[in-house]
Amino acid sequence: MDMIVTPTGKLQGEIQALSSKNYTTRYLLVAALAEGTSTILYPAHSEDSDAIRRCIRDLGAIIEEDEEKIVITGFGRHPFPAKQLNVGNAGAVLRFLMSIASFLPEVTFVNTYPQSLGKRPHDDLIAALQSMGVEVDHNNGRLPITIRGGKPRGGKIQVSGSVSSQFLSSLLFLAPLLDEDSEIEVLNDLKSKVVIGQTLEVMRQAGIVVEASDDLMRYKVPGRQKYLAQTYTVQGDYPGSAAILAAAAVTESDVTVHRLYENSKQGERAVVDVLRAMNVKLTHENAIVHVQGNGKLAAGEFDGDEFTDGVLAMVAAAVFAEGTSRFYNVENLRYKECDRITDYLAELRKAGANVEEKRDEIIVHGRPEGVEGGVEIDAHFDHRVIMALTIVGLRSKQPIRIKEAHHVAKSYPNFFDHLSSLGAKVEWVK
Ligand SMILES: O=C(O)C1=C[C@@H](OP(=O)(O)O)[C@@H](O)[C@H](O)C1
Ligand SMILES: C=C(OP(=O)(O)O)C(=O)O
Repeated sequence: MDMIVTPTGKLQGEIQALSSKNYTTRYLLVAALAEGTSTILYPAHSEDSDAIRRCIRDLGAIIEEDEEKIVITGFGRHPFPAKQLNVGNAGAVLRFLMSIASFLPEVTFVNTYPQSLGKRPHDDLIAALQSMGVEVDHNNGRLPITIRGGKPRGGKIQVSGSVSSQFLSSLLFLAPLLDEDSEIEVLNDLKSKVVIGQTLEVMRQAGIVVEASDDLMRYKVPGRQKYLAQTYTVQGDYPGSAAILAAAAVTESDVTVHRLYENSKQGERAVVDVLRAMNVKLTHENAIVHVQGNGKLAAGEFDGDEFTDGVLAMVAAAVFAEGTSRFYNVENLRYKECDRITDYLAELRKAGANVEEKRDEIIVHGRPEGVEGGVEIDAHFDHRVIMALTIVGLRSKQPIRIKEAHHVAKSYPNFFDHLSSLGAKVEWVK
């Protein structure tokens, strides 16, 4: 399905933020790793959250759900020996489950998105698992991946953090279930470091003891621990909401988004400060962000690694700012659903934006007068590209058509319904 985005001058109204993707993934995982019955309130509903539900069910978790909650009886450290797992296009789900799969004799993660997740590298996690005595067959570090495990060893574990924090998170979730105590050391840099805060928070909520150095590069995790069955409440999602807030920032608007907690550990909480730094009029109190946009934005310079999943939406806002903006420290955007630098900027240029790239930077020469539009956009299977180009389309001179925009459902199936309820002119076409 394609989406036609027609220029829209005004947005107005209130929405409830979607539920957090990253917390939903983590709570479902720790609930599956517990032996009792856990309840997760307000889980996200999206293709990625369906992917982890499907896989943990295949691994033996018993799941019941209604509108508001999921009740899960976990399998502890004894997953059912599934032969195949299909994680869809969900990178975090794949990486987290690769470690858990090391308890199984043989399981294959299949490649159902050869043009997206199928291109993403997992070498650093594969190397760490191999050092723990797990056999891994792979296609040059990519899917399909077969894990032959049984009894993964703890002890000293090293993992590179220069491509993705998900490799470290994955090993952290596994380590407490091992027979030995573990010491995990992160080699090279650690990108998306803030996300590790969410991993540690969730592990501790599940009763796990884990010691982390202040710089998050070294960990001590005692083995033979048990994840406790608990009740968890999923908070609102900043990365998805970032696109709504950016849409409000580039239009005349009066938009309120609820359920965005000020003290959240989501790095993308920083998008509120980014927009403020771009002179967008907004308030953030009592978990409510209220934007009163006038379409005027100022350029700025930002460390994008602090809000990795919010960068594309902030770049889209910067397309209409007065002056030149710079988003630096963003190289690992190249290893996401598409190359979120080269592929994304190609689509922005089609729409009329003036953008440049470096290996680890996005530079935007703002066009406050608006961009031309009137083009077809390739979504590159990337929900965040779809949301970002929608923001641009709202302020183009001519409508834009986003091909295969249904991939927005990876994280935010209601994105266009939410925008439409705020007055955006968006229409699905076959
Ligand atoms: O741990 C997680 O749940 C995630 C970590 C981040 O990935 P990287 O660590 O690869 O940047 C983020 O982009 C992704 O959407 C979710
Ligand atoms: C990169 C993302 O997800 P994942 O790595 O889980 O596929 C994302 O949600 O933007």
